[in-house]
This record gives sequence, C-alpha cells and structure tokens, in this order.
Amino acid sequence: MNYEDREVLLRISGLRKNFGGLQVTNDVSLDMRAGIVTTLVGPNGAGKTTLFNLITGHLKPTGGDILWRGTSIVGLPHWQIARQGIARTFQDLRLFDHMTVEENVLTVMEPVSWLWQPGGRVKRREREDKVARILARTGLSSKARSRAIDLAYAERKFLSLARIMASDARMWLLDEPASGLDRSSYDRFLKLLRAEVEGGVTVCIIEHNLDIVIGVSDRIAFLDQGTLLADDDPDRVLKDPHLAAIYFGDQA
Ligand SMILES: Nc1ncnc2c1ncn2[C@@H]1O[C@H](COP(=O)(O)OP(=O)(O)OP(=O)(O)O)[C@@H](O)[C@H]1O
Repeated sequence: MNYEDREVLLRISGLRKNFGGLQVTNDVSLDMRAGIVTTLVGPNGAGKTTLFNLITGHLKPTGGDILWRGTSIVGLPHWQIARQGIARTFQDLRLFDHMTVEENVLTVMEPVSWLWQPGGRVKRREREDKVARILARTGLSSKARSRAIDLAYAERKFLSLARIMASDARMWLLDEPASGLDRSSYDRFLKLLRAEVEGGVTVCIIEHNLDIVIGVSDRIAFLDQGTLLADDDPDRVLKDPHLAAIYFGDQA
C-alpha cells in the first residue's frame, strides 16, 4: 500500500514546546500512518524525547495539537492516552527490578495498570496464557521466574518489549529499543518488530545508531533544534548532504 493511502493514526500539528525562553519543539507537524515504522533522528538535544513526552501526555504543549485517530489528546493525563492505545518504552527501561519477568509483564495487564486497555479485564488464567505466549515470542520463556534485575542487558530490552506487547497498544513509541544489542539479539528484535507491524502495530522509534536506523525505518523524521527538517523515505533523508552534515557534525 502507498504511504499516502494509509490511515493517519497520529497527527502532530504545529506543535510547540517552550521551557522558559528555550523553544525545544518549534512548530512541528508530522503524521504517523498505520503500519509504518517512523524513526526520529537528530543530534543530541534536537527534541526527540520531548516529542515523545508531548505525545504521551508527560508534557503539555505550549501550542499546537496532537490528534489520535482524528481526536485531540492534548491535555489528557498520560494514563488516559495510554489507555487509548499509545504505549511507550523508556531509554532507561523502567522495569520492576525486583519482580519476576512474568510479573513484570502481568502488571501491564492488571486492570489498575496505566497501560490497561478497554476490554482487557480478562481472567487470570487467560492473562497467564497471554504472558506465556509473549515470553515465548520475546525469547524469555526460560527466564519467566527470574527477577528482572538478574537479566542480561539484551534480556532486559526484550522484557521492555514484552511489556509493551502485553499492553495491546496500537501505537508503540520506543526509545532506543535496539541500542547495545549484540548481532543475534538485534536480528531477533528486527524480526519481532516486523511481525508486530505486520500484525497491525504502528511504531515510532528514537534512534542514534545509523545502522539501526537503516535497518528499521520505513520513514525518517529528522529533527534539529526542535525543528522538523525532513519527513521522508529513508533513502532520501540519508542521502541529503545538509542533513548528513548536521547528523555527523554531532557525532564528531
Ligand atoms: N524539563 C526540561 N526543562 C528544561 N529544558 C529541557 C527539559 N527537558 C528537555 N529540555 C531541553 O530541551 C532540549 C531537547 O531535549 P530532548 O531531551 O528532547 O532532546 P533529544 O533529541 O531527545 O536529545 P538526546 O538525543 O540527547 O536524548 C534540550 O536542550 C534539553 O536540554
């Protein structure tokens, strides 16, 4: 299907955020379409995390709008935005370190959970079956009873993915989900992500590593100093010498 023919799930329109005199989101307009993996790239301090925080309701915009399936979500508390189907992971993962892997995933499905979805009040047995399926898909079955704190780095990353899978959210915002993964874990991550996207999930990823950007992106949104400089095919964005200078200037 053509990019333009896909449903716009999330529409960011003229979005602005100031911290005092500092404008960190500068009139950003960006559509995220169903079944597309959009990668947010840009130098440090470009405003990528701020954009995630604005979408999820952890920050309130200074101006502009964010529409989820046609309806504004600006001003809603973050838990209500999550319930509507927008879930996120964090760079620092934010797992329950002293709970088991299984419990970490189960808590997402508790009715009181901030990621609880309408219709998710399923019986404990069904929930446990669902957790088992998710752990199998993320390669964590043998670690179900291990505490999160005792997992290896890659396993912790997969646990954070398992938690977002359990939320049944339609849109995933992932903060550097593949950074630091070894080659085989990275390949497994990519396969899992693609299967989820095939299954109807829409994804936005913050990523610094260019190899990962190339590997995962259907679309790249390039931010610099709060301004969206490009939102296009990966090929076109990556071949733009002006953007390359900004990107690599930052890495130097
Ligand atoms: N709560 C805050 N108060 C004041 N300034 C902030 C706050 N949060 C972020 N900033 C500033 O906003 C700008 C954008 O930060 P942000 O974390 O969104 O960038 P980023 O693109 O995610 O960077 P990185 O790639 O380093 O994580 C930075 O200049 C940062 O210092």
